[in-house]
Amino acid sequence: MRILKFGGSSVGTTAAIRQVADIISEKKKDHHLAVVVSAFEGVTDALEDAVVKASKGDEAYLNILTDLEKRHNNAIKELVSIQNQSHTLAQFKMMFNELDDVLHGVSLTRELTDRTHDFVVGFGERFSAYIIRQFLSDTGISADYLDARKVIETDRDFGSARVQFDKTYPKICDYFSETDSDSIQIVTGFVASTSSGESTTLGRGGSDYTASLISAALEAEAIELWTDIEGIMTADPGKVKRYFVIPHLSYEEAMELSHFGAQIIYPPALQPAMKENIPILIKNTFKPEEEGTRISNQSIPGESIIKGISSIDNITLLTVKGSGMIGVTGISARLFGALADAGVNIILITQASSEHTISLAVLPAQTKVAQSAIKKEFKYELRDNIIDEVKVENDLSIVAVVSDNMRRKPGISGRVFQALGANGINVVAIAQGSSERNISIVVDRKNETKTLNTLHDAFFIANVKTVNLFLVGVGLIGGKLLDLIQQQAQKLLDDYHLELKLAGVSNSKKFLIDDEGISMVNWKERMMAEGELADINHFIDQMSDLNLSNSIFIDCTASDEIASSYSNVLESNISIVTANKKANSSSLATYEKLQRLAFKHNVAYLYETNVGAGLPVVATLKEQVLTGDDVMRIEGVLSGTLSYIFNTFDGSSSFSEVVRTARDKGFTEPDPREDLNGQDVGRKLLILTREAGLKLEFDKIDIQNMVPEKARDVDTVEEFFDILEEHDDEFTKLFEDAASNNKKLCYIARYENEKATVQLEQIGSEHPFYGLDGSDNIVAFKTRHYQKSPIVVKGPGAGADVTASGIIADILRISNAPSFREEI
Ligand SMILES: NC(=O)C1=CN([C@@H]2O[C@H](COP(=O)(O)OP(=O)(O)OC[C@H]3O[C@@H](n4cnc5c(N)ncnc54)[C@H](OP(=O)(O)O)[C@@H]3O)[C@@H](O)[C@H]2O)C=CC1
Ligand SMILES: N[C@@H](CC=O)C(=O)O
Repeated sequence: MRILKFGGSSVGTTAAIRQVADIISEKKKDHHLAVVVSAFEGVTDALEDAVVKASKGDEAYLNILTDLEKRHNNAIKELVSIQNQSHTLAQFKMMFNELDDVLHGVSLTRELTDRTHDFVVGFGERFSAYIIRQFLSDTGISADYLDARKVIETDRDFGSARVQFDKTYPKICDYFSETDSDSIQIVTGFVASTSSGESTTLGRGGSDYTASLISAALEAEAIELWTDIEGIMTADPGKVKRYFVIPHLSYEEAMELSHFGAQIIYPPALQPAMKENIPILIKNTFKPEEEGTRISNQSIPGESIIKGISSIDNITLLTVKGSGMIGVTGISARLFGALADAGVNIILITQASSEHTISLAVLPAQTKVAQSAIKKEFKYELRDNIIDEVKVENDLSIVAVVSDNMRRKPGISGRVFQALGANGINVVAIAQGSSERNISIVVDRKNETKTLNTLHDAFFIANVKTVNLFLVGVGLIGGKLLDLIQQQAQKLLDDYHLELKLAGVSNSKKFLIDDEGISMVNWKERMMAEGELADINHFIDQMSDLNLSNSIFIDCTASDEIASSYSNVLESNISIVTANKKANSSSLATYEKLQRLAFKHNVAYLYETNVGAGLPVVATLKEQVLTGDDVMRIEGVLSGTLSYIFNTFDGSSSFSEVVRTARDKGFTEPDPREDLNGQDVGRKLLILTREAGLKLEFDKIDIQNMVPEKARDVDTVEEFFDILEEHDDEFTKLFEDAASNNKKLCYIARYENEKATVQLEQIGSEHPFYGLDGSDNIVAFKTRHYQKSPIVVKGPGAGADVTASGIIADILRISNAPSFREEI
């Protein structure tokens, strides 16, 4: 025997009921069946509304009745054949009149007892089971109507009646043994009765409970709960986009998940089935071919470490603390006793082993009751100041990570908290039962969705981790970055399960933010059409309001304004990747503040491309310093532009032409004067000294400016080039002087003995920088560990391709891509 239960959404329309009939007809080929049905979708709520209105003398209850009658009559007319219609309508009318009479009585007496309430709200199941039975019979499926009040007996505690198992099970067995086993019993869910025949209801999950009781009594092979979703999901689909159906759960896991918000099943209602180890299947009426979720006590090899992540959206945390709690026995008993007496439902408890504090989570509606119960219980301790006033923290959520497979498995909580920390999510409280089946974390309510997504990404690695990119500056470097990301997208997805999503984009005119993602191909058209006027503060506000997990702010501008907004980004717990050198080369105080903020908010602040474009210059230096080494000298060619110019300029073309070519090749700053005046190189040297732990300010660097005086203050780059042309001869002479000495020109940055210089030099063939080619950068770090032979990093140090790939490398570092593949 298999017990099928169809919930309200599965019988919400006549089309759905036809689908139910198809499922029953298919199932009955292989199994004996009993079918439990809920009321048509929305009917129980309507009945509740009607009876409450009637009890207040509000005549609107009559309209509700009219609608209900019409809806059921229409269903009969649509489902039942013409020859059986009038009989069915008449029978239904008799049932409906009973409801009408009761509500009339309630409206006259203006009195609503729990008993009457139970009687009224149970009509929905009686109507639906009756109509569905008539329909099935009509379609040739032999079916009987079973009013569960005949077989399920409860006590007289109307409103929250308890099942009398010793009476119920024999009644169910007797009934079924006397019925024709070829005929399917269509059973009213939710309703029961007392020993004297008064109607009661089975409370939340009532129809599940009906199915569970019948299955336990008849020792059924399985229960199938048919609903409108595909099964129990790894997380709430409304909050986590990458959810998927969990194929199998143990009873305990199902209980944990549904306690923390997954509302597919109501486990207490399923206790009878669980006790008998009867497997429960959750299936979708509208996609019957889908596997669904199976709940059983079977252990399935190869299951994922975490089964599901669930949450309770809005809770209040009450904290009782004080010296009077330490080592005093009975405090917890008094606390929880007082709360139980006041009818407070406690969702989560946590106590530090110091015994100094107990925190407990309750629903906001119970906060006041809980507070006054605690105050009353501990009034003397409060008076004597050995217990503090109860601390109340509102607007919190609980997120629970659930699985049997976490038991005795090290590293799970580490992974949970590492993921939360990396996304700047503050943990307010934690609880883990000794069953190790559930880690519950209390977070700010505004972080609930972010927490769910972060943990989902961290654990369900079969799925994809999405990194949300917010890009400011889409010129040469930003544009190339988008191209490269698109080129690499498939590989990142295949090899690392990583999706880089553009969630925000801005240039100097407009910006657009969209958490659904912005196409990297037509971002510009969309941004110009739908975007807002560029405003970095609005951009950051909207980005942080979205509060997406794995967010990275990328700066591909050369703007001081954007650089000065980094502290706001880091304070919003969002990581930064920047190609822009302005922040790190501003005041030392700013540089240090940004490092501190990144540390404090546990986010990354990466800027490898600030020096040497895609070359690992910053990382090499950082690592050296981290190992305890001291930097004694930094020497290098740090400008791709100047390297290219002096490697190429040989008098055959004019100097200004070579500078133009460097610009066209994408080596220069947006304004090439920043290269020629040595400022760009000065910034890079400054950044390196700071990375080396030296406390230098920009104005302490001696920089040789090669921009002709007249060209320094002109407004446009073209005007600059015009003036530069006038000075071509001076540069030719510099070249010829060097050549006559068998030397070449080289613009070198140097830090040694607290002296920083950036200047044009003549170098001979014996110099290690002599052989540089194209836009090559070279940097040599002489350190305490590397004195004789300094550490050297060399390679192309400018250009869109190398810079964009350096930025991607930083993004991947933050996304933790390689380790993301590792299973615990
Ligand atoms: N070229 C190279 O080899 C390397 C460059 N870099 C750095 O990369 C950065 C970008 O250089 P590059 O791509 O050549 O510069 P571009 O001039 O080509 O692009 C700059 C982008 O920034 C935008 N922008 C400027 N100001 C703002 C603002 N206030 N708000 C929003 N957007 C703004 C511009 O908008 P709009 O399009 O509207 O003008 C443009 O999209 C620079 O900091 C540079 O130093 C670092 C390493 C190597
Ligand atoms: N303009 C810069 C670009 C990289 O920072 C250079 O030429 O090196």
